[in-house]
Amino acid sequence: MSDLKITNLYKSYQNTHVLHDINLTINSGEFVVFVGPSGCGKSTLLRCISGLETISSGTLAIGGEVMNDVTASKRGIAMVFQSYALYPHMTVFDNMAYALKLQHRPKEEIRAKVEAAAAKLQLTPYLDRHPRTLSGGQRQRVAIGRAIVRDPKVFLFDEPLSNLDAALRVATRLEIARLKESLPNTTMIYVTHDQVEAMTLADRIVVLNAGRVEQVGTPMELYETPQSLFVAGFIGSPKMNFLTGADAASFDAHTVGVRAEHMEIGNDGIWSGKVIYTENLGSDSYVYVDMGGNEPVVLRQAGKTNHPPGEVLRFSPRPGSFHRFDASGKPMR
Ligand SMILES: Nc1ncnc2c1ncn2[C@@H]1O[C@H](COP(=O)(O)OP(=O)(O)OP(=O)(O)O)[C@@H](O)[C@H]1O
Repeated sequence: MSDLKITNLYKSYQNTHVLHDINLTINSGEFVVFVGPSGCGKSTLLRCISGLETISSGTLAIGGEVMNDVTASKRGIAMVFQSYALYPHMTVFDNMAYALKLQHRPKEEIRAKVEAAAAKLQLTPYLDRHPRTLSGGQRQRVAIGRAIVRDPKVFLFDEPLSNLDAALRVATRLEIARLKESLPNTTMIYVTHDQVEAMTLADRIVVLNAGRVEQVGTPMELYETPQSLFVAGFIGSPKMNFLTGADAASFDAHTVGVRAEHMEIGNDGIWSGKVIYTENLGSDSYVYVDMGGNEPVVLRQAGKTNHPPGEVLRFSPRPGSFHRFDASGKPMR
């Protein structure tokens, strides 16, 4: 079994308290994504799980076995970093075979495992090449392949795609989605800043905020029923619009949250504002409107739109498609 149970986990460096009372159960075979603002403790939590960092207090168990004092190499975990850390003087084959060679495994077994991993990751044509002759995306797949051959129970990814350009990110993201399907019993934990990666890859997302778990749920649960103003504002791109004061009073709320795609422009709209500018993306467009608050309100429109700067627009949330929050940031339902 490769389920993970984290109980009352704390992590401090001298006087810096980084993780506070983390409680989390990750099921065998689940793909869990950690997200949160920079510095919230995502990488630290991943490193505590991997054994690269010690835990200050609490327990970490994998498959029912407490791992607090088990060294990183004995935890059955493989980690893939954003820097691929391949050996430049070794071929792709040798890079992938390295860990198994160190374990003195039989040659035929090593060859079979490397070839199977290479086939899974579309790397078969590159086995005799050196890393410098590969693209960033191919190198990252070699790094993933190197981890696969070890048959880890748990796979940890720390922003594996962040060094890749946009097109390669999409292609490699699809490779990771396929990898997940082909390794149904391997538990995967993935740290990212990328909303699309989190929403598309995760079975469940863990939102961290200042070293605490803010909410855990499926991507759609977080998107549709955020349990705090923080999660509402963090999950989704563009960010949810928040209206306060007189604009929220008619909703009997401290803050009303409306996503850009739920704003409907119309002459009978309850709110109004002046267009600042419009971004036409081809498939859809974003109209930025000044309602007098600190941040513009964003309205998403299907297809192309032509609202010139200065035009006054009236708009409302689509019925039922808004979120009400009280003064403490908790949802009102
Ligand atoms: N070795 C260390 N000594 C002291 N403080 C540390 C150490 N490692 C991390 N921290 C602090 O712990 C906090 C969390 O860092 P961590 O790298 O886990 O955040 P993160 O959420 O992964 O951030 P990012 O998204 O920017 O990568 C930060 O405030 C960081 O400065």
